[in-house]
Amino acid sequence: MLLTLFESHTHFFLSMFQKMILTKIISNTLSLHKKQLIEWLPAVRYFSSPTNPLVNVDVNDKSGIAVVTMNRKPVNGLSLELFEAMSKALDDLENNRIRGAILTSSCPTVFSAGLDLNELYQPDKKRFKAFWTTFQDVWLKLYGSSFPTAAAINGHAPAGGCFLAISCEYRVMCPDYKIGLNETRLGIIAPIFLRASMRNTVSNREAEKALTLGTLYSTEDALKIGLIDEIAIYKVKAIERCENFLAQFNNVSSIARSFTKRSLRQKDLEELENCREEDFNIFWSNLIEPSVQKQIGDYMQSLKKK
Ligand SMILES: CCCC/C=C/CC(=O)SCCNC(=O)CCNC(=O)[C@H](O)C(C)(C)COP(=O)(O)OP(=O)(O)OC[C@H]1O[C@@H](n2cnc3c(N)ncnc32)[C@H](O)[C@@H]1OP(=O)(O)O
Repeated sequence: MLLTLFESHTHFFLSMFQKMILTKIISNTLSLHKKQLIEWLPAVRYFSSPTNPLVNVDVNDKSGIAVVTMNRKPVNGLSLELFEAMSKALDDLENNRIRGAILTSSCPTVFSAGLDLNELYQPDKKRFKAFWTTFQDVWLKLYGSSFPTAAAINGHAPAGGCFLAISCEYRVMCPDYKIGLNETRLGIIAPIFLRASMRNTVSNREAEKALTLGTLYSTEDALKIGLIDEIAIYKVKAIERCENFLAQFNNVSSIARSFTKRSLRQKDLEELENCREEDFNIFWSNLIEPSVQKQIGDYMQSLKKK
């Protein structure tokens, strides 16, 4: 009866906390070892995501791994709408107990060009608040996901693009592209959640240098400092390498893995949770400085003139 209950209410049993309590109750009732109980849990429920033109989610029924593809041409500029689509996709993945997710891009030479500069230039406060809040949501969901994550970086990944990649647990990048956090070059101060992701990826020393200088690294240099984990010759191979990374978790208890990840990232997540409004206010007041607006405007012009 308990098993029937589990199977018919898979969705309900998703939250780790609920699962922990149930594990305890059922293992006590049936005198089962925790490992046996995990094997009793229902098969992963895979789903086809409702179509959103901005984010495509493709779950492999066999491996249970989702490939999440950003699809906002020409450069996956991170707009409010793209963040909303990502936020929804991350909720769907979390609710469907996938085995892992790989973030990638449909643009042939760009993973993501970072925040859409149109959101930053001469911003409307109401829209920008929604934009920033959704951005925070995406980070909290991606960085704190219960499933393992990897990024197949199939093109340039400056600023917000790099940031999405370092919020995942593993990165495979194709050669001859640039990646890094060039915010200071635009006069933008790195928000706390960006600093947390960076410090979680490279050494404190490298994080400080990279963030203050706003360096964009070649694929090869990114590998040297540990900003990425592997180089793969093209996108299909990068996805394959990410799948290999995620497949390693098949032999690890998903509960033990996700709790361990959560406990390692908890401090960073709480840091933002506790100051979301303040984080917005700091970013907003820096953004609307006339000198910063001028720098962003000039930068947009320079990109158009290319
Ligand atoms: C908490 C974390 C983050 C906090 C703050 C983050 C700040 C940011 O993310 S600000 C954005 C910073 N991004 C960049 O500095 C990258 C700018 N773009 C590029 O360097 C290049 O576009 C590229 C290397 C990504 C790609 O080069 P490629 O030659 O293939 O394409 P382009 O001809 O340069 O661009 C095509 C088209 O797209 C427009 N565009 C490029 N980047 C952006 C962007 N970030 N936002 C909006 N639009 C962008 C570019 O102007 C071109 O437009 P046109 O076709 O109209 O000329």
